[in-house]
Amino acid sequence: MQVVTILGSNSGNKRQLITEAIRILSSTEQWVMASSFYETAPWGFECDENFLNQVVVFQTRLSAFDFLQRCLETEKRLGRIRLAGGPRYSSRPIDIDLLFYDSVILNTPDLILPHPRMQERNFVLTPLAEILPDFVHPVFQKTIATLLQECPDKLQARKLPD
Ligand SMILES: Nc1ncnc2c1ncn2[C@@H]1O[C@H](COP(=O)(O)OP(=O)(O)OP(=O)(O)O)[C@@H](O)[C@H]1O
Ligand SMILES: Nc1nc2c(c(=O)[nH]1)N=C(CO)CN2
Repeated sequence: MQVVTILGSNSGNKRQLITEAIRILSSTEQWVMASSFYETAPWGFECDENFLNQVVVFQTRLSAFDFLQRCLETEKRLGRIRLAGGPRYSSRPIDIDLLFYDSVILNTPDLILPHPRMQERNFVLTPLAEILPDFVHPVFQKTIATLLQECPDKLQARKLPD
C-alpha cells in the first residue's frame, strides 16, 4: 500500500526533527519519495514561529491504523507532548499526519482518510502538488493540482533549497 504523509515542525531544529522522523519510519517502512521542504505560516492559530513542512510517500504492508500508530510513537519519541484540554492547535516539535492510504476512504473516531482538512491547506497542497499533481482525491474526484488551484487559503508555502 502507498501511504502519503505530511510532516510538520515549528519548534526546535525543525529540519533535523523531520529528517529524524523519516529515518525512524524508514527503519520499518519503505521510503518512496519526498517533496522539497516548505516554510509555511501557522494555519489555524497565532504563533511567531513558522512551520517547516514536507510531504513524504512510503510503501507499507501495515494497515492504515498500524501506520498511524507508528507515526504517533515516532512523534512521542521526538518529544511531542499532547496536553488534554489544551488549545486546538499549538506549536509542536513534530507532527505526522496521514493524507492518503492508497485511495481508501475511511471515517472512524481515530482515523479519517483522506485527511479531512487537506483541501483547505496550502501547506499540504503545495508540497503534495510538487510530487503527486495528478493523483485523484478519492472523495472530491479532483486532482491535487486542481484542489491547489481552488484552495481558498491565503497563506503561502515557500519552497526552500535542498
Ligand atoms: N488522517 C489522519 N492523520 C493523522 N491523525 C488522524 C487522522 N485522522 C484522524 N486522526 C486522529 O487525530 C488525532 C489528533 O492528531 P493531531 O493532534 O496530530 O491533530 P493535528 O495534526 O494537530 O490537527 P489536524 O488533524 O487538523 O491536522 C490523532 O491522534 C489521530 O487519532
Ligand atoms: N503551516 C502549518 N500550520 C499548521 C500545521 C502545519 O503542519 N503547518 N499543522 C497543524 C495541525 O496539524 C496546524 N497548523
